[in-house]
Amino acid sequence: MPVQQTNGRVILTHPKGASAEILLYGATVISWKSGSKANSTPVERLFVSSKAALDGSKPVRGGIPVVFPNFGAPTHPEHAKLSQHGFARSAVWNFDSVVMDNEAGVSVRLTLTPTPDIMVKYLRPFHLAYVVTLAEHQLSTDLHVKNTSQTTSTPPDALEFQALLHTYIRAPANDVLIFPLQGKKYYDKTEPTEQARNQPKEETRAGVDVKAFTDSVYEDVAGKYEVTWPGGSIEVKAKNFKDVVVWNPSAEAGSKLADMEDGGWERFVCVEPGYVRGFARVNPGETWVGQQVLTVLHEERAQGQL
Ligand SMILES: O=P(O)(O)OC[C@H]1O[C@H](O)[C@H](O)[C@@H](O)[C@@H]1O
Repeated sequence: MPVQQTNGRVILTHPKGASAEILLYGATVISWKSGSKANSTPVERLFVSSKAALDGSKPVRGGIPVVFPNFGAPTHPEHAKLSQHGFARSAVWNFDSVVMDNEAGVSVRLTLTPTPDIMVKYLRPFHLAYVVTLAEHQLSTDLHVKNTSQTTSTPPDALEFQALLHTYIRAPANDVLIFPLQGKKYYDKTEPTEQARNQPKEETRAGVDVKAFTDSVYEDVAGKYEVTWPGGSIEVKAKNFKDVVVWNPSAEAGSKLADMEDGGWERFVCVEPGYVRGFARVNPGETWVGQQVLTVLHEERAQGQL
């Protein structure tokens, strides 16, 4: 069975051996196993902390949490009652349909509309759809944000939001380099003061490493990144996600996260395509789509090395 639904999870299996697992809670992809061109044995490509809660009690520390409608602490008045990174990662989504089921890909669609819990904190009408597609060496995740407002006003009753896919790529953090961010403007969230955090910096490194505590928001970037380390490489392609966040808490911040396993920060880098500087706007009846495509590029580390 290429698509199975059990215990609040959806499991996708590709005929060539790849698989993916999605929690309905947060529509969080918690596993993506894929081989590479050189080695067909499926290997886990995402990091999930062994201390992560997978029971719906809190957002998952790992995988691909969906961030919507605010990134970080809310800054938009309509988001004022929401917590860090919004409600999409902690709401239970609906399994909508199997979109595709063939050699090219196995694909499912999950949806989220306002629930009573969400409506206590957020009054905007919306319809989210999340399409997860598994191909032989690739995982695509598309977030569709529809403004379902019926209001016909001038100016239009636009839905303003931020969205981001918080992808935890399993990789040896001390050896990782991310390209091509050189020359790009970024905001450094590790700076101690608000003023310094809002002061743009320019990336000078040809390949960005995460050896030290890193929390950088790159603005208006290329949309195609390569995360490489000796023996492995994953391409992250993004559409309509104009920004990208690179995050690794290192021991400095990682040891303070209750759901982070010991030394977990050495086993991943978060490369997070998003629309997080300013707000995306979508008019009533219209839909905005943000897409991430992860592709295994090169032969991987030996299994069990991480
Ligand atoms: O702990 P969480 O709410 O999951 O957030 C984890 C991290 O997400 C993003 O990468 C932010 O840029 C970080 O500032 C934040 O620490």
